[in-house]
Amino acid sequence: MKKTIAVLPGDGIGPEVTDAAVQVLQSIAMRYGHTFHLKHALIGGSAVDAHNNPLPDETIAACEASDAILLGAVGGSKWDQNPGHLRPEKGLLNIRKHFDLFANIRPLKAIPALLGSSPLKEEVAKEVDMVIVRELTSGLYFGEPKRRTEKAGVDTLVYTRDEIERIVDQAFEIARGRRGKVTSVDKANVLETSKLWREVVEERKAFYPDVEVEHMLVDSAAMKLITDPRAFDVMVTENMFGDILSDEASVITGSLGMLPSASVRSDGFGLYEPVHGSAPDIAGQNKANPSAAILSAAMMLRYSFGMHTEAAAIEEAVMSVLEDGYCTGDLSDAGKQVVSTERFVTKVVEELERELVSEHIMYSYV
Ligand SMILES: NC(=O)C1=CN([C@@H]2O[C@H](COP(=O)(O)OP(=O)(O)OC[C@H]3O[C@@H](n4cnc5c(N)ncnc54)[C@H](O)[C@@H]3O)[C@@H](O)[C@H]2O)C=CC1
Ligand SMILES: CC(C)CC(=O)C(=O)O
Ligand SMILES: [Mg+2]
Repeated sequence: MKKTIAVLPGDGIGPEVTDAAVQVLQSIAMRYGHTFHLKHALIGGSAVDAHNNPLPDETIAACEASDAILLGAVGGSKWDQNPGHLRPEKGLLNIRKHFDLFANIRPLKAIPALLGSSPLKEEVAKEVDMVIVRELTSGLYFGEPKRRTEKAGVDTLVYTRDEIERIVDQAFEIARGRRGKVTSVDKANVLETSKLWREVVEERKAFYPDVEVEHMLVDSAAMKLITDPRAFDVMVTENMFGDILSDEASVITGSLGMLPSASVRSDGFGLYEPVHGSAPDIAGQNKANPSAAILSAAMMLRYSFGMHTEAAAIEEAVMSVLEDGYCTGDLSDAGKQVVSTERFVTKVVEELERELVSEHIMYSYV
């Protein structure tokens, strides 16, 4: 297959982890006879520096001419004092909106080699297998008015019925292919948007009689995530709640550096990005965990290109390297050998080149 991929490294550790994912994609291309044409473009702070725009037209054009987008992360203190429209994060919000990538899918599955790094008891951590489905193009991050005076800051939370319906339907569809349970997370005891959200979930569940539905308030969902996340199969929630809960959930797998994500729209076009940010505290030090970015590339192969075997090969390779006792510094308490980002990705590529793909897929997301 021939595919064009827009690669947007961004800021901080973004370029390091994106480069790792690209190395893995190149190895997959060689091994399976694919051609991946990579178009690198700027986003975030690096784009502000070069073009005074966190999402330049050239970047949009490169993405529009591609079959999928692979993104690192944006942001850093260098741009913290910039006005809103020149903040790196604005580039990320704008690209999600521009391409109508309303569904952010964040799978979370126990990683056998990292059970010791989870804050949960091993017998709980080992059974975790859930997907967070986060609405991505509306809610508090986009609502207008949004403004700041010296004495006040204003953000606006708006959700329309249509916006809720399409993300809830996406969650129901995903649940159908899994254990058939949707937990809808809201704050319906306080927020009007959440009351509407809950109403829409109740309406849509009639179309999915095979799926069990429960409602949970976001504060107790946050508690449940770290006491017994085995209770969740598919969690669907609005933009900000999903943002916060998925970072919290990531530590169950051992580290924020392990969690991949897909930001997709209905026709399969998607942007694939690690859940973590630009990690300025470790940027440029060859310390970042590239797993989330590599596993995001695997999600891209599976969801946007239908390359299931190739995606599973990547996931297996990452798991094997961890099983062999190698990890990056964020996982050092697992009693493993801490290696650099570059060394870790070299190990993953070696694994891909060494192993024949097992017919029996031992580890696979969703
Ligand atoms: N998708 C994106 O581009 C996102 C961007 N951000 C931006 O990133 C910047 C930093 O934000 P933070 O709140 O510090 O969140 P962060 O996710 O960048 O980092 C939080 C902590 O996790 C660690 N960490 C994150 N990813 C890691 C990895 N792959 N390997 C090892 N350790 C990792 C960091 O070193 C840090 O201690 C801010 O400008 C923020 O706006 C934050 C979240 C998402
Ligand atoms: C710009 C932020 C909304 C990015 C973020 O934290 C995320 O998408 O997880
Ligand atoms: Mg986040």
